[in-house]
Amino acid sequence: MATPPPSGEFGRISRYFKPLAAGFAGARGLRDDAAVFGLPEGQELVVTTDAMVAGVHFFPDDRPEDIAAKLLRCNLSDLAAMGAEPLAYTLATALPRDLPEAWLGAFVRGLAGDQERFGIGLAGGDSVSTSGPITLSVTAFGLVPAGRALPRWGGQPGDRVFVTGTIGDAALGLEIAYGRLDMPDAAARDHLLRRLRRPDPRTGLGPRLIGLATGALDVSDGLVADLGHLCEESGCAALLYGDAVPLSEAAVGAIDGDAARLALAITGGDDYELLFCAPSSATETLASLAADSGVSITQIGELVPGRAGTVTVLDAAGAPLPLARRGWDHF
Ligand SMILES: Nc1ncnc2c1ncn2[C@@H]1O[C@H](COP(=O)(O)OP(=O)(O)O)[C@@H](O)[C@H]1O
Ligand SMILES: Cc1ncc(C[n+]2csc(CCOP(=O)(O)OP(=O)(O)O)c2C)c(N)n1
Ligand SMILES: [Mg+2]
Ligand SMILES: [Mg+2]
Ligand SMILES: [Mg+2]
Repeated sequence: MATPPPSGEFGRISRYFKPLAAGFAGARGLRDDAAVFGLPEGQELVVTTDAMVAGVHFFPDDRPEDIAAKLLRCNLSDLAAMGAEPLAYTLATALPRDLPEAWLGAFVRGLAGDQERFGIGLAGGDSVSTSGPITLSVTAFGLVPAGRALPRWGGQPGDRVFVTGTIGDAALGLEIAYGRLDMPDAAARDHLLRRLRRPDPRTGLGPRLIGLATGALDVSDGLVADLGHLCEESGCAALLYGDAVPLSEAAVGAIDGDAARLALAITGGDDYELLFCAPSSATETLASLAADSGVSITQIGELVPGRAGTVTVLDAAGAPLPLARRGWDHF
């Protein structure tokens, strides 16, 4: 019997998506109506969804490989924020009919690279056409020891506030992409743009925060806004030391002492770093965890009693720093 050449919706699924699902048995080869998989004893399933829309989360002419990486990594960052190990993901694509086939090939290559890198497999998905912009959604599944998922609401006054990696690179990268920030230093410019397009989800660190962090989330909307979310759920307030926020060398160069750019760095979002609180007794263990993992962990503030969700940003002199906004809000 002759095999028909791959074309149309099902040809695309066979050609592009089946290879991505080959390593995950629960995907049933993308031949069934749904995926089926069991969980190891003593583990719970962590489920998160994040969607991305051209023009909102990325530029329509960004490289499809980068769009794929960002899509997966945003979701992996949420798994890390829960303390979960990546397991599998589903993918929904809404693509314009006239999108070149090569776009899909490159997008799938981006997914394949990150599947390998982060140890995650495709479990299934859906393919539809749209008359609007490219719209993509991933649901990621992760595993966490039963009852140990990191909540946003465990913080208490007296806890210290920590963040991984560096903050503000992506927001400054977005300024460059929009042509609002000129960076003559090519290496610094590339670093900021890379952090915007291919964030570094802290999948190695997240699970190791179980037993240390009392509350955790990842920074997507902006450091100040997301600290506000942590505080809201924990029923307390926070002080954020502006001059303690870890900045990359490239970000320091881009900010160049400008208060508005520093404000952008701590409110611009797209960081995909972990923000968490822990009692002071955890400080030494966190330092060795950082040394071990090669990802920095910096104390940037503390939780204090006060109206739930209030974040006061202090400058180097300890004076409150006024901010026009705390972070990204879709509406
Ligand atoms: N359309 C929706 N339907 C159901 N739950 C949603 C929806 N949008 C957001 N949520 C839930 O609201 C919470 C906050 O969402 P969000 O700010 O997007 O979290 P994150 O920044 O970690 O992705 C999450 O628990 C998320 O699952
Ligand atoms: C073209 C473009 N414009 C603006 C942004 C900035 N931006 C868009 S959405 C967003 C917040 C994070 O996205 P969201 O959908 O809120 O993710 P979640 O908080 O659910 O993880 C940011 C900072 C961008 N990344 N690309
Ligand atoms: Mg979300
Ligand atoms: Mg999150
Ligand atoms: Mg958001």
